[in-house]
Amino acid sequence: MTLKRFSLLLLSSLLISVACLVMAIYYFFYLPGINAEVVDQQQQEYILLKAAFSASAKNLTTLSFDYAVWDSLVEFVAQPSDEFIENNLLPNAFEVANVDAVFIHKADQQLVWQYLDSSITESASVLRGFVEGKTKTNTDTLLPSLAEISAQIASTRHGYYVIAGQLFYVTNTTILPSEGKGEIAGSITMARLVDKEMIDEITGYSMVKFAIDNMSNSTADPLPSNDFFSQDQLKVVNASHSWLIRNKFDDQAVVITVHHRKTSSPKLDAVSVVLLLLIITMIVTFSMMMLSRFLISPLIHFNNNINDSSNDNLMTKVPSQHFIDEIDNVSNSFNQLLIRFAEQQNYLETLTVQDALTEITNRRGLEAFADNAITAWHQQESGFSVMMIDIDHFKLYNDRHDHLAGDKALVDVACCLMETMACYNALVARYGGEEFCVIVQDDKMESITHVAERLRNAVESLHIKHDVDGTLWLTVSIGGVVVPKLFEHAEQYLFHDVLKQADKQLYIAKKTGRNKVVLNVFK
Ligand SMILES: Nc1nc2c(ncn2[C@@H]2O[C@H](COP(=O)(O)OP(=O)(O)OP(=O)(O)O)[C@@H](O)[C@H]2O)c(=O)[nH]1
Repeated sequence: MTLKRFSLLLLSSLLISVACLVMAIYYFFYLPGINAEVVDQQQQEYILLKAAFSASAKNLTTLSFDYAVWDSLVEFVAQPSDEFIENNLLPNAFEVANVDAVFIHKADQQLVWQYLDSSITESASVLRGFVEGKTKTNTDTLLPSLAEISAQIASTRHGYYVIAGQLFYVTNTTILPSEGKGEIAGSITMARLVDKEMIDEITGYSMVKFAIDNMSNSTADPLPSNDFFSQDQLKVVNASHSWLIRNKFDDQAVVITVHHRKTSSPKLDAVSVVLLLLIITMIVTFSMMMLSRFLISPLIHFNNNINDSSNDNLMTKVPSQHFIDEIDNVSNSFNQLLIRFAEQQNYLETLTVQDALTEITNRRGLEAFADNAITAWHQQESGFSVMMIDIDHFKLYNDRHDHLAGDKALVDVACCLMETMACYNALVARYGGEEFCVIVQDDKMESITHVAERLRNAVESLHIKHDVDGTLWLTVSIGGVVVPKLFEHAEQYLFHDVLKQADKQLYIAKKTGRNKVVLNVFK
């Protein structure tokens, strides 16, 4: 797999992983937390509403109790008088206290006095019948029973009732002297219609939006009971929560519905999802750019470099300054390796053009040098000279001494030739066996003759003992040609032709006595 493909794969897997991670965090951590918060807030609203209902009811209960323990009322129940009614049971006072109906009964459940607000005149008789237990549904009574009265059990009872299709909060308290000394005189019942005014009052207390729906006439399937006043725990988030309140005869009466402020847990919509994915993509792309810039690019660079060098033998160093230390180290190691590789390559190249025994240029190196000389000659830039140098009677030398001594003599002669030619623009090469070749960038017969004589002399002066043909020392014969710069149809001739003529001169030198120089002009 290529690095580019790998980085693409990495990018896509990163994108998918981060997206999955974000979704997992959203669904498993964020959403449940928010959900719990919303449930909690809805629970608060429910508790506030319940408290507001109680607070509103408490006013009526307290008022009813205040009247019930008022000694003057005890006397009034025993002996009703218009004067007491005119002075104390004022409709305005009940109106201000938001009381819609008041019934004062004697201990034997005889009605003594009643007050009915104009708003409930239609349901007034039903309400009274309900209180006294005379309605169709109400066989029981809200008044204290005769048994309770005779047992002198003081009581208060209150609750919500649907009466004539309207919801009332009704409270009943036994009337008895304030000191508690004396018999129960009767009971006072106060009723308040749960109307818009009261709903506004409860809403004002609780700041919670709610509705009360009358269910007494509903023909719909009965709803499961869930008591608004005693239930305490909300479990799930809903736009609204409803409670069915049944009356004391277990008929469904009203439904109280709280309309919650926060209606649902936040959900990811399409725009948010796109935005989220965009942000994730940007983050991941930025990370990938960093990764690519600081990690993948250097690796691609290395790879290209290695590919280039293997294609065309060109070795280039890679930049050694990187953001990541490890990449820096790899670069430095790579560059070091490159240097060692180049050194090795040079060494190997040298070996291919170097004679193993004498360590001077071999025939291959000679040919490369000769190519340059020939090219320059073909282009009439310069002439040159070639000398073939052959050790005299070397077979005999080997035979007299041994092969190793022959090797040493060869090395000494090579060194001597190199030293002698050191100050010339020339190449000394071992041509093969005991034969050497010298190419000099000079085409003047006089100077070449001088150079050749110097070479011959230098070898003889080595004084390598070799007593043959009347000489005491090892000698060389030199045959050579001078190739002038300007030569007609030079381009038709190759180095091989020059070499052949030099060889011919060497042959002459050998034949005519050895230890001598024979030169000629190339023709
Ligand atoms: N020791 C040694 N001898 C070599 C090497 N290369 C060639 N020779 C010997 O050089 C000798 C050359 O002998 P010939 O070609 O007969 O010529 P020569 O004896 O020098 O006689 P002339 O050239 O006519 O003077 C042979 O005996 C080769 O074995 C080498 O690398 N080391």
